[in-house]
Amino acid sequence: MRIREIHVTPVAFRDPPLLNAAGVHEPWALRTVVEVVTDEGLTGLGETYGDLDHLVRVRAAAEALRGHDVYGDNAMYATVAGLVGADVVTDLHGLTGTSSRAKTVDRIFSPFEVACLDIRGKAAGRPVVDLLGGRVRDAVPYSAYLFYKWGGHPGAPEDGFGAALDPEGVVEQARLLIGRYGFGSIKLKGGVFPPEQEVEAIRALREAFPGHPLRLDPNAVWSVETSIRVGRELDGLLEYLEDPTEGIEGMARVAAEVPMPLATNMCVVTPEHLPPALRAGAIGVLLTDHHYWGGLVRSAHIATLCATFGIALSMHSNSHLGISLAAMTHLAAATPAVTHACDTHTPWQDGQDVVAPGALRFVDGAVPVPDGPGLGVELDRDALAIMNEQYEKCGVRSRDDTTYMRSVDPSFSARRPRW
Ligand SMILES: O=C([O-])C(=O)C[C@H](O)[C@@H](O)C(=O)[O-]
Ligand SMILES: [Mg+2]
Repeated sequence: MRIREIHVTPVAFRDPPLLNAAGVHEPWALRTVVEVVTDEGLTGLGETYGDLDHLVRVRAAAEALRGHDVYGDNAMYATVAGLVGADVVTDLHGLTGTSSRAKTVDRIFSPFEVACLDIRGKAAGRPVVDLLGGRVRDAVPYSAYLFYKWGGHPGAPEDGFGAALDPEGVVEQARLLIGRYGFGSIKLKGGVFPPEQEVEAIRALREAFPGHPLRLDPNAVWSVETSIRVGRELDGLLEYLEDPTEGIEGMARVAAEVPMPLATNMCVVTPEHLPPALRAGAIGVLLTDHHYWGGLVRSAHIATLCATFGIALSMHSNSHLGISLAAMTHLAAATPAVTHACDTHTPWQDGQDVVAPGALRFVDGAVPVPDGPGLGVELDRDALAIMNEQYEKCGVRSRDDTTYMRSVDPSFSARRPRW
């Protein structure tokens, strides 16, 4: 079965003003939808970033992959790798760690690999989880992903989530998300306020939700010294502390001095980072993300390696739509080493999606693995057309939380470390 054509469609959807170490989310989040069509008339779906630099490369890869065998991952990977020179794609927000050629290749390859797995599943009449080794769980637990946030975008009315700028607001937001989705663990995106304030928010969450595992992720905005001090203050409160400081060496210095495991989606972002991180003892938990770890099969291989070396796994997420949620769910359902609830931004998309409703739902904070063949989700073509029109009109071409924040607060600096 060969690839006859590939459609690449950028989309934009509304995003609330979520605060992070880089600034604040713009009113529109971007993604790219990839549809691979075979000579036998089967279609597979993939989803990836929407930033213009990346989109241009995904379009070039789509051209180059025409005619490939949909079972030929290695040949497709080599073709994509052949398109990437030394000029790597760098995120303007810097929240997913360093850029490299390997990471750029993996990011471009990922949506095509997912789409081909969707096709292979449809051809075999089996869900993708079965192509990844079969399910070890029927539903994948996700965490309530809390953000400090403004009540609405500047000049716009308050959104349905309201403001969360202090411990009370954070607890209220947790109640809202847990009430709607039933999440059984909680992650707070930190790096926004001085660490003492974020520690207070964690204490308030612990009091309000005594049985929920908690995590805090300041996206490497603390120095090593601050991370050690704050990590010790948080003793007994966190299941893990995510990326308190920058780099493998810094993380290793912190890991040696704090009581809880450190997690990362910033200092270990490609396979070449694993050996030095393991040698240094820098991390106890890796947040994989198939969007930048080269798709589902490569992510599963990394998971096996991590398990061998005693590294636990969770999953990282950026603003995304249902194709990504389906892919994440199949992968986590087939991966025994994913022992922590995964991150998802789904609640913040508030029902906006490019997939038809029904296949994906949350039950007690977990997404049951879709039953249908392949990813088990169908593209909603009307929604895709509307979101593509939004992309054309919205004016955002690359996610840039820092410039947006500076348009509101010109004194804002995204420097690391800040505290
Ligand atoms: O765990 C993380 O570092 C992230 O999820 C990075 C994201 O970009 C998040 O900070 C966001 O959406 O603002
Ligand atoms: Mg993180």
